[in-house]
Amino acid sequence: MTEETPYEARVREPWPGRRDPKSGAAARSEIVTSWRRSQLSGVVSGAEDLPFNPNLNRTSRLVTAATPVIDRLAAHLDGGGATIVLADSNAQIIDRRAGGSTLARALDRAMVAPGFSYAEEHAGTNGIGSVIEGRRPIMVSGTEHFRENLQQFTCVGAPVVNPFTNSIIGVLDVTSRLSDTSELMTPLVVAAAREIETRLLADSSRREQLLLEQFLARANRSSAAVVTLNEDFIITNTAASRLLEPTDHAVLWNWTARTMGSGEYAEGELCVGDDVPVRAQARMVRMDDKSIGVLIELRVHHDLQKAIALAPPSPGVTLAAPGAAATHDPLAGLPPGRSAVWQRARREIACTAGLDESVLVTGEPGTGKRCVAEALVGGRPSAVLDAMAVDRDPAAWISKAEDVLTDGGHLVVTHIDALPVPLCGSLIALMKESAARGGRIIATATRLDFRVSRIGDHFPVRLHLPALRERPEDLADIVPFLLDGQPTLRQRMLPSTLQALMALAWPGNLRELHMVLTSAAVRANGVDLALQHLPYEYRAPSADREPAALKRAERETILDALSVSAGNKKRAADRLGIARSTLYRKMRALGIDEKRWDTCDT
Ligand SMILES: Nc1ncnc2c1ncn2[C@@H]1O[C@H](COP(=O)(O)OP(=O)(O)OP(=O)(O)O)[C@@H](O)[C@H]1O
Repeated sequence: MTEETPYEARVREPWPGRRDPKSGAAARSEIVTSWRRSQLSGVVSGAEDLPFNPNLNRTSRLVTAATPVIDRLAAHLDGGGATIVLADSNAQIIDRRAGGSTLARALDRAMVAPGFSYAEEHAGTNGIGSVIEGRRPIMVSGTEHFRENLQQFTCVGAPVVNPFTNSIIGVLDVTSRLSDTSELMTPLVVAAAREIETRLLADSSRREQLLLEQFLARANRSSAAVVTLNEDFIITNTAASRLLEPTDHAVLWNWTARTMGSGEYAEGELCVGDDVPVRAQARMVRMDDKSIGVLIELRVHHDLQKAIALAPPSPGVTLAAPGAAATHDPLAGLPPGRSAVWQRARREIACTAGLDESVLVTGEPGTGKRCVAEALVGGRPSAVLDAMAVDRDPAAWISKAEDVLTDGGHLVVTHIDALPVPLCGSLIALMKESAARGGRIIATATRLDFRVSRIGDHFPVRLHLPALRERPEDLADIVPFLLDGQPTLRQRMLPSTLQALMALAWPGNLRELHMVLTSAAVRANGVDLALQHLPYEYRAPSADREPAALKRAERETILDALSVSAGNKKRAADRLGIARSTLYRKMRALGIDEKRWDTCDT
C-alpha cells in the first residue's frame, strides 16, 4: 500500500484545524515536509520558484464565510474528478478539498497545494492569479496554462468580492484533469462564489450593525468628534467629519493597531485632517469575543495647536549662492508629513537654509538626504560630488571640489562617510579656507560614527532625517505627494492599500517607497492602486501586521543599543542581554546594515 501523503490526509480531513488536535506548527511542518520530500524525489517540475508561505490564515472572514459553501460543494463532488481550491487575495492557496486520490497526487506533484501562491507574476496564466488580475471568472484549460506542469488540468476560478470595499478578497477554483473537463464547472464555481459573498454580506451586516449601535450610543452622549471604524469602513459624527480627511481612515486604523496592540483601550496624541493635533481615546469593539472594530473619540489638542502655530514658519530665504534664485522656499520640494518628528525636521531644514554654514545631513539610506542637501542650497548646487565615486580618479575629484569652493560656490558631497581618510583632511582644509568667500559644503552621510576620520565634527551644523518606519502616519501624506509628483504616477491609492503600506518597516525608506509606488502604478495601469498591484512581498495581509510592528520595535531597540554603544557590537549585545552571535543574526534578519557599523568593534 502506498504511503498516504499529507495532502491526501487533508482531503480526507478537510479542515485539520477544526477536527485534528494537531497544532498549527505541526500542520505547517507537514506541508513543508511534503514539499521538500517531493522536491527531493524530483517530481516537482517548475514549482521551485513559486512563493511558498506556510502561514495560512484560517480564521479570516473569507474562510469563515467559505467553509459551509465548500463543505457542501465537497460533499457534492466527493469521489469525483474535481478538486475545490480556495485562495486569498494574494493568490495564495489556503485550502484544497475533495477529488479522488489520483487527482490529489497529481496536484501534490504540481504544487497546487496550500501555502503556494499562484499570482500571475510567478505562475503566468492560471485559474487563480488570472482571476485576480482580470477581476472576473475564468476557465484555463490544458496548454492555456503558462506552467507546463499545470497543462494536464482544467481550472475554473471565480473572484470572491468584499461587498463593502468591492475589492477581491479571494478566489474559489475548481480543478479537474483535462479529460474530466465539464461545461458545468463555470456555473458551479460562479454560484458558489456568489454564495460566499452573500454570507460575507450577512456576517458584515451583523458586525457593522453592532458597530453602528456602539457608535450611536457614544455619539449621543459625547461632545467630541466620534468615529467608529474597522479595516473596511468608517462612520463619523458631524464634528469628526469636519475634522477628518479621507486618508485619515488609514491613519486612525494604523494608530490604533500600533497603540492598542492586543489590549482593549488606547490613548494618545496624533495629527489628523489638515495637520490638526488631537487627543484620541480608542476602545475595542467585540462581537462573539472577536475584535470587529474600534470606537474613537477625538478632541482637538489646543495647547499643541498653539505650539505649532508659534513654531518658525517656512520662511523665504535669501541665498548667497551665485546665480541662485533670490528667494526660495527650501521646503517646497520636500515630502510633507504630519508626524511630530518630521514636522521638527522640516522646521530645522527651514532654519538651516537661512544660514551661510556648511551642513552635514545624516540619516539612513534613502531618507532623502541628497534631496534635502540640494534644497538647502536653493535646489541649485554649484556641483554634486559623490564620495563613493572618488576611487575612480581621486585627483580629479578633489580638484573639482577645490574649483567650486575657491569660487565661493555651494558643493554638495553625498556619502561623505565613504571618503578615504587622506582626502578628508584636504576637503576640510578647502572648506575652512573658502568659508570667508562664501564657499560651503552640504554633505550627506549614512553612518553616524566618524571614528576613523571624524570629518563630521568639522561641520558647524548637523541635520538628522528620521527613518520612514519612525513615522508611519506620514505615509498618508507622502504617498499622494509621490503619486502627484510624476506624470506617470497619477493614480489614487485605496485606503486598504495605504493601511498595508503603513504596517511595513521600510528599511529602504523613501527610495523603497518610491520604487513600490512606481511598480504598483505600472501594474494598475490607470486604475486606483489596490493591494494586488503592489509587488508581491509588500502585500502584507492583516494577520501579518502585528509581526511587522513587533519587528519594527525589535529593530528600533537594536539600533538604539548600537547607537548608545557607539556601534560596539559586544557592548550592544551585553546591553540587550543577548549573545554577540545572536545580535549579528538579528541584525541580518532585520535588515540592519552590518557594514554601517563594521569599523566600530575596534
Ligand atoms: N523630495 C523628494 N521628492 C521625491 N522623491 C524623493 C524625495 N526625497 C527622496 N525621494 C525618493 O527617495 C530616493 C532617495 O533620495 P535621496 O537620494 O535624497 O536619499 P539619500 O538619503 O541621499 O540616499 P542614500 O544615502 O542611500 O544615497 C530618491 O531617488 C527618490 O526616489
